[in-house]
Amino acid sequence: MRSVGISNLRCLANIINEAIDEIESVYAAADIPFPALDAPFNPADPAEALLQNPTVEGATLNIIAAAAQLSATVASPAVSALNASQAFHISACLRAASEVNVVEVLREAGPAGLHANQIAAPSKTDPLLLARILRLLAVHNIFREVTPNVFANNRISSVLDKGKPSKVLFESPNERLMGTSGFVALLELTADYDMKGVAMLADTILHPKAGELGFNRAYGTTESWWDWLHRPENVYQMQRFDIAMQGTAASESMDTIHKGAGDVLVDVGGGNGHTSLAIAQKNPGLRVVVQDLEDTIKDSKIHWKANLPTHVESQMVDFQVHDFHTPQPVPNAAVFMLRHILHNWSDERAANILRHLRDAAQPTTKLVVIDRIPVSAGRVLDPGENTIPGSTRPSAPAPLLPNWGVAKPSVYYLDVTMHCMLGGVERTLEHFVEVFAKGGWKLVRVYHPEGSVNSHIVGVPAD
Ligand SMILES: C[S@@+](CC[C@H](N)C(=O)[O-])C[C@H]1O[C@@H](n2cnc3c(N)ncnc32)[C@H](O)[C@@H]1O
Repeated sequence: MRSVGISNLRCLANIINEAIDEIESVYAAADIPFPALDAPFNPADPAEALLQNPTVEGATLNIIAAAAQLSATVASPAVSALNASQAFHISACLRAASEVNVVEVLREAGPAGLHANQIAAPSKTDPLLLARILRLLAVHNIFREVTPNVFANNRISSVLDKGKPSKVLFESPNERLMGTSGFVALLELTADYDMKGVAMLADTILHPKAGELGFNRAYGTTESWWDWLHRPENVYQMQRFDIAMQGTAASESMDTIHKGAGDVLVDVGGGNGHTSLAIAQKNPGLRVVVQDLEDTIKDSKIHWKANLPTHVESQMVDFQVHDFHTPQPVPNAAVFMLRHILHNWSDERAANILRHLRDAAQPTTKLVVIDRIPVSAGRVLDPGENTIPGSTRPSAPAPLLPNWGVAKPSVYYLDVTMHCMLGGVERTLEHFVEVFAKGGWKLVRVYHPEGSVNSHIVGVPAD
């Protein structure tokens, strides 16, 4: 029970205590201990599965949001601001540790860890510098400094494990890429070109030049990021990007997507087609068209042959090189699906993409846009106000920020990344309604699939 006179600090502490009580009771009922920060992450541990329990998930969000707000309240504001200005060090050090394959070397050493000299030996990197990098990360609870200059993996660092013997990773850069999970690929590219592009934000907002984004300043080029990615010398970057995109779907439920036998689903800008592949796996009668740029369609064919050969052999999937800024060639689509596409583009370009789909649509065709929907960090006065079915979202208990603040930050990071790299934007629901209308679609429903950070935003042809 919270009384009116209770201080903000106590209120935040109470939220944390209540959440810990809830987590404790779930783990006590299952008679298993909560995972320890010092031990490597083990996906097979039943304690990990219990983190998906809705009570535990809700309590976890409250703890993260309340702990951050508590720290922000008590810390010196100048120190908080200065620390925020230096957060880029974490990104830079994380990418360095990942690319030097530190996690794999440490996995083989176990909990006793290894001295920096031994960690640095296989990569022939500077041991003193590596120790400083790992110490900065250990200060942020990523890796553990067991004794001075001796480091071990912990729960957070171990999720960067590429799962292969470190010897293999050092012998062949190609093996390294192919062994990289989508998650690690995403983490590395985020801390690579995304960070460099975003670093130019202040320069571009203060001194705007038509058509120039943070990415262009950082890389000294006038071409778009897509064109840069498709340069022959950037093939590693492009393949890493495709792998990363696949990783973003790992926990995604696709059950809301249309799946009638014989229907045609067009995966517009589908990448290697992993999303439509996951839908087709559950719905063998579904016809799929994967559309993307030429190089990516090559990867897509390889991906489908390896993961759903039956669909390829039965010619239930077509691979089309198609530029979505031009008229849509499929006239009989039941669904046009665009996953992580619209957020890459300005309103004008996004509406133009939708207009081409509208022109090719039948009256029954559905548009399914899979993207994240940011919500305000200010308190929402009337969340029930919204009339679009499925659009209402839960709100965090006061005095937490209503959108759970740093407990759910990814869409806000992505929003600024999209701006700096592509001139894109993560759209609020109202913004989506507007862009759909400009493209000739009426937004009729939103799904927030459980366990997914993405929303499925459904449109029908506007009259
Ligand atoms: C962020 S990725 C999303 C890929 C996939 N839908 C997914 O969810 O993993 C954007 C995709 O758009 C593709 N793309 C970029 N410009 C395009 C264009 N003009 N026409 C077709 N595809 C394009 C890229 O090659 C990339 O595969």
